[in-house]
Amino acid sequence: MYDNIQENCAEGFAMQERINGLKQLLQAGQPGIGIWCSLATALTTEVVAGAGADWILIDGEHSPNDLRSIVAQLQAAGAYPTCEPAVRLPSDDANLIKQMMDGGARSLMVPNVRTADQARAIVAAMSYAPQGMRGFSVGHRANAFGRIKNYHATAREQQLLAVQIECETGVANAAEIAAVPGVDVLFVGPGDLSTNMGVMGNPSAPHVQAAIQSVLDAARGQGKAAGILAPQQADAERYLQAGFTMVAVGSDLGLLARGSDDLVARFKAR
Ligand SMILES: O=C(O)C(=O)C[C@H](O)[C@@H](O)CO
Repeated sequence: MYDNIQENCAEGFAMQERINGLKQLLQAGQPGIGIWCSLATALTTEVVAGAGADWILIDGEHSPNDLRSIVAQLQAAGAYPTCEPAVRLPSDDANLIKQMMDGGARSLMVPNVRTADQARAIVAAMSYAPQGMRGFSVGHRANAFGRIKNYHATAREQQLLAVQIECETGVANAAEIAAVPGVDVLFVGPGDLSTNMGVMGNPSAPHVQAAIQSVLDAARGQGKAAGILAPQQADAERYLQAGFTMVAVGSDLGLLARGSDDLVARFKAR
């Protein structure tokens, strides 16, 4: 017993990486209900992470976020370990992927993925050699500053990659993209997809709905999950019923903006 204590003291306190509950849900075909976080502050993200959702999305594409603000939100969300904080990167840049992952982001969303080769490059950027080319650092927030002893060997197990399908090329290649090892979710970006299909911001258009269905079919055909952002309850329920499982059902921005609009309107004519 004394030797163990001595050994542990010598090695420092050893930890295990937390299980990615969202990845478990999606791999079991179960829905994961999420909330989009666009307000780019640790406080608002902490408020949302405490709501009981299965995941949140910290948006690095359309929100005034940078590496530091995203790490601060990851720290804030850490108070609620049953809520997985996914981070959307602004692009598929391998260096950004490295920085975000070292900062503790292990569930990533990458916008506008169009080909299987692009998806393979993203998976490689998330993976250490020999599977990939993620730069090695001995200690960072991702491995609890060196306290998760086996992190580098097991990191891939808890990683989740959601690639966004947001244009007709991505839709056409969706099955090939879904087949790429390491891709876990085909995530539809309804705003960009409808815009790129000629009906800006209108994913309800029949030809866009057909494209969304084909992405769902492609994902499920490869045994992968499909996801979407659906801030209208009726849409979210319909997509969940259809088989989407990674579904964002609202956003901090929408809740605050519409909620404050409605509150003022109850007391003041606009
Ligand atoms: O294309 C989309 O829609 C998305 O990817 C989601 C938006 O970018 C999100 O910021 C809500 O507008």
